[in-house]
Amino acid sequence: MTKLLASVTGPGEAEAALAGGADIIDLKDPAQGALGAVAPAVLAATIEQVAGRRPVSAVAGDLPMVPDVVVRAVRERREADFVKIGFFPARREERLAVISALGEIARDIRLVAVFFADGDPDLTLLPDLAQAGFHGAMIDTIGKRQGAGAASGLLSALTFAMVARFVRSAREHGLMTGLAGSLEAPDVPRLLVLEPDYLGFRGALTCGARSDSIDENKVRRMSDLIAGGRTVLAADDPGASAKRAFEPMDEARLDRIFVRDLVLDMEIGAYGHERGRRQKVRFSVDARIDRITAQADDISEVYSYDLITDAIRALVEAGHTDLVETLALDLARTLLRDERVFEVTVKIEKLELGPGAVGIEICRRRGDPGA
Ligand SMILES: O=C[C@H](O)COP(=O)(O)O
Repeated sequence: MTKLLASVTGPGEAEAALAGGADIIDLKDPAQGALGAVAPAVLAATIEQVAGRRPVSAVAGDLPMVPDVVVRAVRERREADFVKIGFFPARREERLAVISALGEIARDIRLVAVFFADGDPDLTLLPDLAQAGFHGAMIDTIGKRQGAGAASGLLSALTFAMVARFVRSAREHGLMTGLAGSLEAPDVPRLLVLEPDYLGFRGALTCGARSDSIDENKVRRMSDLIAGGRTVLAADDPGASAKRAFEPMDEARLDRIFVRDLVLDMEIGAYGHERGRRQKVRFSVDARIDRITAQADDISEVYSYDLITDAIRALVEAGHTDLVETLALDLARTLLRDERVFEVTVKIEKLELGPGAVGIEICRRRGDPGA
């Protein structure tokens, strides 16, 4: 169950975040940067205000990767349930020195490493974090969205496949996983597919700029969106594909959402000459989904084509595939894991093997054997 982390500036905003349904109260001063810290006194007052109703986390600050400086800042915030430490751009050895210095206190203080999508996120450090006793790892962004029209945020700075790799790898190392970075409502269903432990927000919870106050209603809407968006059928549930099985009579209440002619470079093919190089492959997907009603302005109710392109990109970046057939089946299965999808048609064409395209088209319905 993915939780909502709300970054607040102190006791007043913490109360608004709690009233709106936030699961984790995170202390941060947005005026001081991406991981600007609040003073220890503000942390203490907020812990008192929250009074155990929810866990409280605190950021250590926008600090240089200097072990003594980071350790001191973390110790000063030891009363928090979690302390978040930013791994800002630095040489690998400098980051490793910070991890190693924090290992001493990781037994007493639950530490969360924060990587930055736009700040050289070195995911090869995840095993070192786990080894040192860190509790969790998350990805955020240093740059924040500057108003309407500016494309930014986690999924602009990193591909969906890289974010997926981060979540998978952090989880494999036993770390709690979090995602943040100017997240907006449409990002939520896309990221929930990855089942992170929490999604973190600040900007989207205010009525305007990131420096404005947290708005209880905005928190509630985001909390509802996260709660309502848990529609992924468990991969390890043997009955999952049979759930809400497709009935012919359902036709009338289905709509079609599609991605057409998405061309990507990928490693594919069983021949030797197809290995170790990328070739152009065209993807077209039609998905039959729950009928969209006139009232459906709630993002959690609507299946987005972003979910299809994310799934395609994640498979493409997962590495070499021998057969287009396997790729098509994997994609169909992934898409049918969402309970709003009843049927998918997947067409995959290799574009560089001859004068024309060669490939496969498959159609699978929920409940089909092997789907
Ligand atoms: O830890 C989460 C961050 O405070 C997210 O802030 P943001 O949504 O403004 O990027």
